[in-house]
Amino acid sequence: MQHIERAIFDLRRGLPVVIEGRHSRHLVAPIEAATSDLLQDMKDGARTAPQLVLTEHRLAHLGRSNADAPAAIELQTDDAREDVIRWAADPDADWPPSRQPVAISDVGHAALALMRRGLLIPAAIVIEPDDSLGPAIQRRLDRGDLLSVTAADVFAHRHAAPSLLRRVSEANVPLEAAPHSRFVIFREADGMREHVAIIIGDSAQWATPVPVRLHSACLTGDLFGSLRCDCGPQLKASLATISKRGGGVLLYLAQEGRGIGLANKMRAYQMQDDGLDTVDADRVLGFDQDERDYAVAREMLAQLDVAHIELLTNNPAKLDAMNREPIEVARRRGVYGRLTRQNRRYLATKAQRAGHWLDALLSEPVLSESTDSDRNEQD
Ligand SMILES: Nc1nc2c(ncn2[C@@H]2O[C@H](COP(=O)(O)OP(=O)(O)OP(=O)(O)O)[C@@H](O)[C@H]2O)c(=O)[nH]1
Ligand SMILES: [Zn+2]
Repeated sequence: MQHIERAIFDLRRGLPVVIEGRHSRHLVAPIEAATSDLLQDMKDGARTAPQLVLTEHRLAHLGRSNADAPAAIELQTDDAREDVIRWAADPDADWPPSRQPVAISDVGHAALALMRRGLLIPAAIVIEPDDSLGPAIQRRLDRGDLLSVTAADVFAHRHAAPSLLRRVSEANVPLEAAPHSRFVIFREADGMREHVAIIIGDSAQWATPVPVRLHSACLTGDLFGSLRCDCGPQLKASLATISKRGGGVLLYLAQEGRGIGLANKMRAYQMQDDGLDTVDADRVLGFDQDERDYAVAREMLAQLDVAHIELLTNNPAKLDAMNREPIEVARRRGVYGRLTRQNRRYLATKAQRAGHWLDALLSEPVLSESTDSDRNEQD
C-alpha cells in the first residue's frame, strides 16, 4: 500500500515511475509532467512506439465515438510536445490524422488509475524501455531515486482503500447551525484522504430512520461563497435541517469537484466559461461525469453504527449508491441551496443530464447577488 502512495506523490511532483505489468516493465509519466526533455528521453529509450494512454471519455472527445475503453495513441518520433499535450487535454484537439487507437495493457490501466487517485489529468506517456534505457532505470531503482509498483498492486489498492478506513480522532465542535456537534475524522488506509463525520445531537435521541447528508467538498462554494454552485447554502441548510430533526450525521467527503480535485475543477470551470457544460467539461478532461465512489461513505456510517437512514440529497446516483449493504435508505429528503444568475446553467445541467431532482429550485426566481464586496470597497 505504502509504495503506491509514494508513487502517486512522485507522479504529482512530476517524476516518472516504473509499473511492472504481467509481462513487462514500463516507464510511466503523467501528461502534466511531460517536459520536452522528458518526452525526448522517453522516445529515445523506447523499445516500441511510446504510447499516450487516454481514457474512453477523452477518446470520444477526440472523435472516436465508439470508444468504450481506454486506449492509446502511438507516438511518432517527430510528434511535438505541444501536440501530445493537446491530444491529452485541449478541448479543441482532433484525433491525429492517419493513426488508429491501440489497445493498452494492464500497465496502461494501472497508469490511469494512479493519475486519477493522484487527482492528475488522466493521461499518461508509457514506454517499454529498450536495452540502453533498461539498465539505467535498474540503477535508479537500486539507488531508490525511482519507484516501482506492480499493476496488480495498483488495482488491489484501488479496491482496498475504502474498507480500510481508520477512525483517527474526534472532538466537540459546536456549529452555528448545530451547536451540539462532534467531528469524527476518518483516514483512508494510504493516508491520502481524510473524511469528516459530523455527529449532530445525541445519538440516543435520533429519529429513525436517521437523517444523513453526504456532502462532497467544494472549497469555492463551502468556504468562499462562490455563486457558481449551490454547495455553500446547501451545506448550511443540511446542518440546520438535521439539527431541527433531532440530530443525525453529516459526512463531509474529500471529493472536491465530484472527485476530480480542485486543480481539475478549475480547468473544467475554464472550459465552462468557454461554452461547455459541467458534464462535458469533465469528459473533455478525460473524466467520467461523476468520479465519486460512495464506498467510503457507507463504511463511515457502518463504523458509526448507523444503518437505517433518511438521505438528504437531490442526486439519484447518491441515493442508489447509498442504498447498498450494510446501509438501507428508508427515505429521501430534498435539500436546496439557492439559485443565482451564475449557477442557473450548472444546476439546469445537473437536472437535465444527471437527473437531479431540482425542479423546485429551478422554478424559483433568481436571488439578487450579495453586495458585500462592494460595501467593503466603499469602506
Ligand atoms: N467537476 C466539477 N465539480 C463541480 C462543479 N461544480 C461543483 N462541483 C462539485 O460538485 C460536488 C457537489 O457535491 P454535493 O453537493 O455533495 O453533491 P450533488 O451531486 O450536487 O448532490 P446533492 O446531494 O443533491 O447535493 C462538489 O464536490 C463540488 O466541488 C463543476 O462545475 N465541475
Ligand atoms: Zn460547489
